[in-house]
Amino acid sequence: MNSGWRGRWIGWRNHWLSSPRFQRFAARFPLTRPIARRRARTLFDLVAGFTYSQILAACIETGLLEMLAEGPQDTATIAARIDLPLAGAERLLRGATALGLVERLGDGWALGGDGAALRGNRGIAEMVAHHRLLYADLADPVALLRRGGGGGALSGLWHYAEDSGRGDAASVADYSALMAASQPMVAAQAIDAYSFHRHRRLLDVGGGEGAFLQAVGERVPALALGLFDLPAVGDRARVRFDSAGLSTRTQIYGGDFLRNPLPPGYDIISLIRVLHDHDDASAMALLRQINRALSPGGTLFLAEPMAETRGAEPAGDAYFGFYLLAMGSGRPRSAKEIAAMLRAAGFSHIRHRRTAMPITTCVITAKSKCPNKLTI
Ligand SMILES: C[S@@+](CC[C@H](N)C(=O)[O-])C[C@H]1O[C@@H](n2cnc3c(N)ncnc32)[C@H](O)[C@@H]1O
Repeated sequence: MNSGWRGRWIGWRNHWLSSPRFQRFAARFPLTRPIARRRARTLFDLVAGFTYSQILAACIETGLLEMLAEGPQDTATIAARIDLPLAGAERLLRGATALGLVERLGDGWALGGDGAALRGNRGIAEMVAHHRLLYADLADPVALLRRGGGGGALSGLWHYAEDSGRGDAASVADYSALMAASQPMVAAQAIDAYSFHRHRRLLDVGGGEGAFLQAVGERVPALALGLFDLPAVGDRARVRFDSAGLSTRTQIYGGDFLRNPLPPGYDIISLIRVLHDHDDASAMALLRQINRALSPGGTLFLAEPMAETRGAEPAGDAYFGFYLLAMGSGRPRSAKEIAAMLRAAGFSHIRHRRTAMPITTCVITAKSKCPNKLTI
């Protein structure tokens, strides 16, 4: 491969960065020492990341963060309340303090800044709790890559969507509940990125338990709402809409979006964290379905974490890259790739819209193409 000047620069830089002599020099020389320490810390975080994640998992499983949210407490009280021996509690508290989840306060312990931020977002705690399945699958990442994904613990959660029976109430429950718990942080970002007020009828495809629709419906009271998902998931959404007092403005459609047509008559269709779950052929089929179902000039609103998003690469490319591999279908796509798929499916006016937290979600909107160029 002809690597050009950039390739030569990378080779020269890497030669020095991997040299123990240069590393010793950089750590001692006052001008390079801060850079050397920063790089060492980054490398250490990469090496130790799994341990950090497991300390976090222990904090959540024991209810430590919830308990400290009540107020500072001493080690003996904490140990008794989280049911750990004193030495175990002390070790967990020290580890959690090093990670910013807990903070020392005199002789006791208080909730740390990151612990407080995490508590404010129930979805993260749910994600952390179910990571037990992901970590089991990632115990041998090379084997996972070799077999092309799936076949492990995490794919069992999602299997209902791949099976021909498409899931009964019991098989859809865990994954649907997890999605609903993590939806508020996505909805907050997505809804702020676009004004739904200009629309009359919104259909959320793969809408899960309806958490996204409920959030948009509360923001835009005049919007009629529709949800399309597998029948057993739609039943769960019905319960949510009933208790939120939204059932009169909501229509639920149970079906398989790869086999059944989507209902017509909606001027906006949303696709939230759905496209990346599917391999390319299914994803294209879904986009074509949506284009057919939308009113002429109607809008597709697509939100999910995307690959190659500047500043959010660890989420789009590393985390979701391997998460979806373990799930056994789909892949994170860049905004450019999604735009190309949308064009191929017949969409136009494709716009990438800014969100405040691209690490949580990115948003793309597009218009269904229509011969008379009518836009809504
Ligand atoms: C990752 S979840 C996202 C749920 C929701 N949009 C959210 O962000 O919380 C994907 C959703 O697509 C639904 N789904 C997957 N395959 C489907 C299919 N073939 N037909 C209908 N719905 C499907 C799943 O049941 C699930 O609710």
